[in-house]
Amino acid sequence: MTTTGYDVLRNPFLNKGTAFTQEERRTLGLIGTLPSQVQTIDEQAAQAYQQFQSKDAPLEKRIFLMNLFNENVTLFYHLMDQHVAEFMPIVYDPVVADAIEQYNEIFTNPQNAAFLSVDRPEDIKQSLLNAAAGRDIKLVVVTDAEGILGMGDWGVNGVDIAVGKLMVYTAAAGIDPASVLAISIDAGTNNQTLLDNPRYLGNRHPRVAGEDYLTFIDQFVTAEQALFPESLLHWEDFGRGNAQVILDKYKDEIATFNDDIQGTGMIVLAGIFGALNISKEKLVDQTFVTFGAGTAGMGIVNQIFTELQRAGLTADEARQHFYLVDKQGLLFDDTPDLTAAQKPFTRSRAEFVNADTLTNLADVVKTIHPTVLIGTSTQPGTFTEEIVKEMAAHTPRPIIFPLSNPTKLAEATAEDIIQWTDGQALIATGIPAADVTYKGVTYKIGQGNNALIYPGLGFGLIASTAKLLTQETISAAIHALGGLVDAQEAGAAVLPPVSHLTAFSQKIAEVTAQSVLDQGLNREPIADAKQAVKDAKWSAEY
Ligand SMILES: NC(=O)c1ccc[n+]([C@@H]2O[C@H](COP(=O)([O-])OP(=O)(O)OC[C@H]3O[C@@H](n4cnc5c(N)ncnc54)[C@H](O)[C@@H]3O)[C@@H](O)[C@H]2O)c1
Ligand SMILES: O=C(O)C[C@H](O)C(=O)O
Ligand SMILES: [Mn+2]
Repeated sequence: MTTTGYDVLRNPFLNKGTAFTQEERRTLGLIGTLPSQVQTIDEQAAQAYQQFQSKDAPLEKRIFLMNLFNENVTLFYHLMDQHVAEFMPIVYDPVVADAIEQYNEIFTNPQNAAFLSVDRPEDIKQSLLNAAAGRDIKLVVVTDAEGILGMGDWGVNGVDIAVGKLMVYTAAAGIDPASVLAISIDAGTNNQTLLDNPRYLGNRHPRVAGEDYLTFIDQFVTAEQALFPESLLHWEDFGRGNAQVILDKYKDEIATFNDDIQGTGMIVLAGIFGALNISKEKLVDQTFVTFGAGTAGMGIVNQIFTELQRAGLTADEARQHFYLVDKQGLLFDDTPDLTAAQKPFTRSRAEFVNADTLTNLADVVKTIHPTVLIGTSTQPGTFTEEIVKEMAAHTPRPIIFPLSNPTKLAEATAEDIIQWTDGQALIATGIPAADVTYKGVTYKIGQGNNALIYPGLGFGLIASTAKLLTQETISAAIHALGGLVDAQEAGAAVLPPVSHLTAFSQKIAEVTAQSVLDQGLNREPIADAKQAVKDAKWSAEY
């Protein structure tokens, strides 16, 4: 049955607003429901952009864009396509963090997400069906919001990160927005501020954990795969104790990936390749200190570890390149409370005369002399002038990536690092950073955010109907991105700019799809990877 009348105008996937032609208005029962003028999508976009620009506060800008998205998906993406670098920080990190913190106060619309309550496993299937509302779902982003960016537990509020990640998928790679579904798993929250907030919209009880939690996750995966058998399942911002466990359980069974572990590992390795292109050094000659050895930190370590072995090192040789620092200081084999992911990369106290003093980053940097320093610690300002200068004193082109998000949690700013290292550091930051002009050179700062790689990867997997995501495909996608920087230019960035996001996402998608075909992991017969990506691409036109 064709949708007609106000049901068309109220359906954001169908609505064209004033762009409905007279002919369409007649057939869809819209005569008399709209002003007479028929506008083009570009006229609508120009008007919307003018309104967007009239807002000052970033959160106001976001609310405006989300309202547009809720009314007319095609117009929203048409406009975003014209202003991708400007809109990314508004619909995604860092402003998404403000929206999450204020979710209950500014809530107006559930944004087509599915809300699954740990208290009602019997409703999982119906909830997914209702939220999908007959749409053919090819991509799911799910969060339980235990580790939202570096801000910790945000309960049901965290659904906005799933919505934001999906917006980036479409804006970057061209995934049909009608084929995606954001999911909140509301397992409760341990955030006392939320539990005490009378406006809190999620379950008002502590997080369900352990077996009960994993049983619910399993029920969810089973239902999701039964209803949407061709979908890619993307996990976002789960807690440190669950993220890897869940990934390990499903990664060899279904098309799935964890963005914080794998997406982050991929973008950081691509950024390191970009940096090494500029410094003309080799990966096997680097010494890595990772500050914050959690979900993202260990995803990064494991990705570099794999690449070092691809470059010819044995596993034991490769492990020698890493020094992990977490709350306890440098992680030794006898450090208490090690995670399963950390254990293989710990050091022995016997290696150091001063082992017992290696309890803070400054002393570790002084002792190890790393060439690469990566921050995924959630601890702002911890890459101090002293630490950065000490590092730069022992390596000509220090690679320094303060990656903690959002802005208020970054380990350092790009501007400070450029000054402290006299322009020698090769930097990537988690959130967008403005160019830094120092001693007459303009330094461009790469955004070391998984958003630069997961859309192309995910789209390539979907377009090629991939059954699984393998390490081989991950490596292929990393190399596709790492090869795109122009190392000649003075002040060049280690990663390509967000303004080129759609172009390089396309390239990553093609390489990903080709890798899937090469391994015979496609569900459907596909003759040509590039063509498959082209055919699957949605564009924001009526
Ligand atoms: N730029 C990106 O693409 C990207 C991707 C993923 C995560 N991140 C950021 O990385 C940060 C960590 O995310 P995560 O998912 O790994 O969280 P996580 O909780 O799994 O890991 C954080 C780790 O930091 C450690 N830590 C806390 N305080 C510390 C201290 N004082 N000193 C040293 N270590 C300390 C924790 O013990 C934990 O192991 C967040 O801010 C997140 O936004 C960035
Ligand atoms: O969401 C982001 O900006 C990147 C990353 O997934 C994170 O958790 O910080
Ligand atoms: Mn994340």
